[in-house]
Amino acid sequence: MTRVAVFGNGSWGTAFAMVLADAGCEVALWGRRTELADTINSTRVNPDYLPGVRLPDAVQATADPAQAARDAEFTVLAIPSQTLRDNLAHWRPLLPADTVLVSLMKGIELGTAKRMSEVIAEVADAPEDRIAVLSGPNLAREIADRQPAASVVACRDEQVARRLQAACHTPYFRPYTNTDVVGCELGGAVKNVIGLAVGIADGMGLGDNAKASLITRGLAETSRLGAALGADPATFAGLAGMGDLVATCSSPLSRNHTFGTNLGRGMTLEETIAVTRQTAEGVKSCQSVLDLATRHGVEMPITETVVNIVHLGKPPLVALKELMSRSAKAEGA
Ligand SMILES: NC(=O)C1=CN([C@@H]2O[C@H](COP(=O)(O)OP(=O)(O)OC[C@H]3O[C@@H](n4cnc5c(N)ncnc54)[C@H](O)[C@@H]3O)[C@@H](O)[C@H]2O)C=CC1
Ligand SMILES: O=C(CO)COP(=O)(O)O
Repeated sequence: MTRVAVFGNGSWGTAFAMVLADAGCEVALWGRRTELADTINSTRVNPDYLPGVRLPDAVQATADPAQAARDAEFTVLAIPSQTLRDNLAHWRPLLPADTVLVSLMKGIELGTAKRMSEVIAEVADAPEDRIAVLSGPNLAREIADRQPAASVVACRDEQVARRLQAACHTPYFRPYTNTDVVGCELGGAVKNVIGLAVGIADGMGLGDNAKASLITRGLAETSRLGAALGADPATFAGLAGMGDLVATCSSPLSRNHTFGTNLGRGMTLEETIAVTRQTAEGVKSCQSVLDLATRHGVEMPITETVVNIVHLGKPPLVALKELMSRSAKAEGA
């Protein structure tokens, strides 16, 4: 039986642990709090992140990282992106030498502007063929309810991607393989920022034309960044690009979208943070995505607008006027 360690028992870590168990794996689900691990093991439910969802018996919770990591063929990382570096440095000595490290995280590191797979390679000193990414339109709550979804598992080594695909393929979860790790990671990280922008527009009461324009031009700026970083342009038309963007920008389940909606309705950043109990990666990553774009000389006007609203306190109406009054351009420029 394939043994998998999932580090992070939040919404997505827990839901994905369930997918893995349904696909026949034996899963150790790590979280920081012993009480929550005990509750999960005794009630089969993670009340803090997926209330009402019964976890398969093959998911065993633990707060001991050594126990979680033991004999893991795959080590899945599902914690907030900005905490990865420190956490992984602690876990590294515990990981089996040949484990495949799988990132579920959709963020870019602040300060370094690194993608999660780059942070993993650096901290775990792992080669590219042992690092994979899973990304796509995968709202955790829907997956936990076993509603159908597709996704992408990406690794430079296609054989490894196929192994991971087999480990998480269920009747309701359909993973496709890809070798474009860069494109999949960028798709996931930037869609959170565009989700914030669409949420802000929704909160301001703007219409569907505005929403469609933000989604489409958001994808255009994601693809521009991807081109500068060597991603495959086709990835952005796929599940980890367009697919994830559409899910986040249209679903009330999306934390990034909801966060933006609250800002657009006039809440302050502090008020919005106070009512957000789960991780909305775009809030921090809008800054690191913009940093990455600047380093590569890529213009990302929607991302810049989100940074201006979220972190520089620019009123959404003023930011909208500025965005609309940019110089006229050809669509492909
Ligand atoms: N929830 C979703 O629908 C999806 C989430 N993701 C991505 O998965 C990643 C994790 O997100 P969620 O599970 O949704 O977040 P969450 O907010 O539901 O859970 C976060 C988990 O990380 C833990 N955590 C927080 N700070 C920590 C720290 N400093 N050290 C160790 N653990 C810490 C929390 O205790 C919790 O278990 C994010 O990068 C997110 O973008 C990707 C696809 C779907
Ligand atoms: O990444 C996600 C869906 O694929 C979840 O989006 P949010 O983090 O905005 O909830």
